[in-house]
Amino acid sequence: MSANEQTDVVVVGLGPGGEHVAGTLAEAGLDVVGVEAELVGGECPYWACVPSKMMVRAGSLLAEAGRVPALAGEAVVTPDWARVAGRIRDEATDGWNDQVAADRFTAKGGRLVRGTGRLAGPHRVTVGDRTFEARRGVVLATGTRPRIPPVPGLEGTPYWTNRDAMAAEELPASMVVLGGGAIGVELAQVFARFTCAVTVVEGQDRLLSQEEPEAGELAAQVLRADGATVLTGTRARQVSHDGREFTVRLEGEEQLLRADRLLVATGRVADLSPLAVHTVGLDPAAGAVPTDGHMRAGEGLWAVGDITGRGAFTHVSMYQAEIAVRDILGRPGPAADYRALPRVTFTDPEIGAVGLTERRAQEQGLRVRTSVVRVASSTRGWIHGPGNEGFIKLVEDADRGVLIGATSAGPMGGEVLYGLNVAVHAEIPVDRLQHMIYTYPTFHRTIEAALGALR
Ligand SMILES: Cc1cc2nc3c(=O)[nH]c(=O)nc-3n(C[C@H](O)[C@H](O)[C@H](O)COP(=O)(O)OP(=O)(O)OC[C@H]3O[C@@H](n4cnc5c(N)ncnc54)[C@H](O)[C@@H]3O)c2cc1C
Ligand SMILES: NC(=O)c1ccc[n+]([C@@H]2O[C@H](COP(=O)([O-])OP(=O)(O)OC[C@H]3O[C@@H](n4cnc5c(N)ncnc54)[C@H](O)[C@@H]3O)[C@@H](O)[C@H]2O)c1
Repeated sequence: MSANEQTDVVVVGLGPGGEHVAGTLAEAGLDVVGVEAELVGGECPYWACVPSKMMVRAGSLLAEAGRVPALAGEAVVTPDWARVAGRIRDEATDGWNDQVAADRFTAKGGRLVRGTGRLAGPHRVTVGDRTFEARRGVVLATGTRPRIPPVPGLEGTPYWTNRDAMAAEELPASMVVLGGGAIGVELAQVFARFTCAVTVVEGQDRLLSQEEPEAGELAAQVLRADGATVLTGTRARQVSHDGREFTVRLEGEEQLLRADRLLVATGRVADLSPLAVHTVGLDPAAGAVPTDGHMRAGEGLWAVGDITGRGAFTHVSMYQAEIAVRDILGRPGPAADYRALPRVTFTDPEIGAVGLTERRAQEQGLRVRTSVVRVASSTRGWIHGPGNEGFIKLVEDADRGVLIGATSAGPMGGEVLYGLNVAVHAEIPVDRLQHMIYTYPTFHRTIEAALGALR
């Protein structure tokens, strides 16, 4: 057996979180081994954020063209999925080839080791028959995989996950989407706009069930307007595939759904057991690796990204990566703070949110004041016309007089969210926000109206 190889830090998993930690530490002069089982860059650039947002951009263009007759004349558009698939293949993913990303890491001085990493006790990682001993420690950044619900018949069928959807060269004529969370609603809208007959099946009583009820209602409204069928409060009871099409039997419904494809978008799980986390005293059955505010998960052990269970978003993984880097380098800096965690579902209209929902705030025993103002009631919303669906919802901690949560849905809702993100993060008193100047006529002026409507 070969001798253990010495290094300063081993980073297991080079998605957005791991790549940022590994690259920054290598640039800082540490000897860093980055272990990656698939593609350097992880889920986000190849099978998630980037290709899905290219799809969204294309679907939104089609929808905008559809609004031309109401406002500007005539427009005839012919959806062509080949353009979208080609852009994803050639521009976004380089044919699912990570050479550029791998070179980016090694150019910073990092050592790339391809293979599956496993912990072998504190400070130690094995990859195949090699064992690395990390003087400073190990960073876990292995992300998540799709959660496949235990629906009878599902296993063994050629169902799609996000990976198949992102690589699709052709769209099916019909599709059932299991799960009406972020992935389900974004992709359902895109596929519907490219003329696929989509049915979304969501187990909770509304779409985007972790967000405000108004957000779920809006998502259902716009999906239906795009021709999709939205079924909430029901789950798949049985799935089968006859070699040609899927049949889905729903709980409590007689009606059978038939479709060419079935997309499973029912959440993600962190798989801790193959990482052998028990060798460092962590529970392999846990859903996430618990970390402190400096991303420490044990002595000489850090974790960043989806694996920490603090919000499965690229911006969270990179935020945490920066904190872990500081800690490993012994530099001072604030601990992780998730009070103002922003997220945007890139439907059209975009549905952005930050901080707590009204319900979450009440569950924490806070006394809240809230308001909801429709974007269409603002001057800019009215000028915009078709496509102006959306609202601003504010959640104020009534005792402290600061915003603790907000939703910004509407045209560019994710961009409008930024001001609310700052307000929640910096705890700017509502009284001060009510007395600043809001540009006329912008979408974000709806925030001023919502501040005035807090009750
Ligand atoms: C369809 C879709 C759309 C999304 N859209 C957005 C969006 O618009 N905005 C947003 O913020 N987030 C979005 N997300 C979420 C985002 O992709 C994730 O939050 C982000 O990729 C997490 O980064 P990570 O570094 O934690 O892990 P990942 O990106 O999952 O990377 C983990 C890496 O670790 C590797 N790995 C795993 N196990 C091992 C092992 N044992 N040894 C070596 N390597 C290993 C994997 O191969 C992978 O490369 C989306 C997700 C999906 C599925
Ligand atoms: N724009 C973005 O930032 C973006 C986009 C896509 C994904 N993501 C990230 O990826 C994560 C995973 O996305 P996701 O949409 O798979 O998960 P999700 O957790 O957001 O939503 C999953 C949905 O599936 C439902 N569900 C679960 N089991 C079901 C069943 N058996 N039948 C019917 N419905 C069922 C849940 O009630 C939930 O609403 C998200 O939580 C998010 O963090 C982010």
